[in-house]
Amino acid sequence: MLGRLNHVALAVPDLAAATAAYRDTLGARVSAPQALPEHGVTVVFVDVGNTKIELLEPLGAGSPIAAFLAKNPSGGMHHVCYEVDDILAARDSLQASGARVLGDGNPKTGAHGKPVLFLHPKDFFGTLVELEQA
Ligand SMILES: C[C@@H](C(=O)O)C(=O)SCCNC(=O)CCNC(=O)[C@H](O)C(C)(C)COP(=O)(O)OP(=O)(O)OC[C@H]1O[C@@H](n2cnc3c(N)ncnc32)[C@H](O)[C@@H]1OP(=O)(O)O
Ligand SMILES: [Co+2]
Repeated sequence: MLGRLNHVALAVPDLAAATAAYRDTLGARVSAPQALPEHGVTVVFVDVGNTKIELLEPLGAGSPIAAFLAKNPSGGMHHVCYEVDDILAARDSLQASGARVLGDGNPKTGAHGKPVLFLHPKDFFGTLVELEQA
């Protein structure tokens, strides 16, 4: 079921500062910021060649990363995103195994325009898992 690592996401309190640090201090190629109101975040992607780093800043009231940043005020690793060939088949098989799919169980369109789902961190050893249709 599990395919390639699509990205590792870091929640950050200040997206502009984090983007500048990756671009100017680390010398990485960074995307323009993209506001994703449906996900409650603004994202910047850092291209590191073999995968991507997704920088996440809260957007709007009730952002799903707000509580995480309250607990980790300087930021931290928020989730890993793996590709799957068939996201609905993956969801059904995971739910049958007892894993909790977050939200209403229906994929949303993610930052790359493809369907995504999230799995509860307590079911995967303390790491929030995102699945993205390949
Ligand atoms: C655009 C898209 C894309 O790439 O395409 C994205 O990535 S959007 C990225 C943003 N979207 C999402 O994250 C959507 C899915 N996430 C969610 O629904 C939420 O963030 C939850 C994962 C349910 C957590 O929500 P919230 O922090 O409000 O709940 P909570 O405080 O009750 O947390 C429940 C327990 O999980 C832990 N917990 C919370 N977030 C965690 C994380 N990211 N990694 C590891 N553990 C985490 C808390 O510390 C707590 O543990 P203790 O009980 O031990 O204290
Ligand atoms: Co993500």
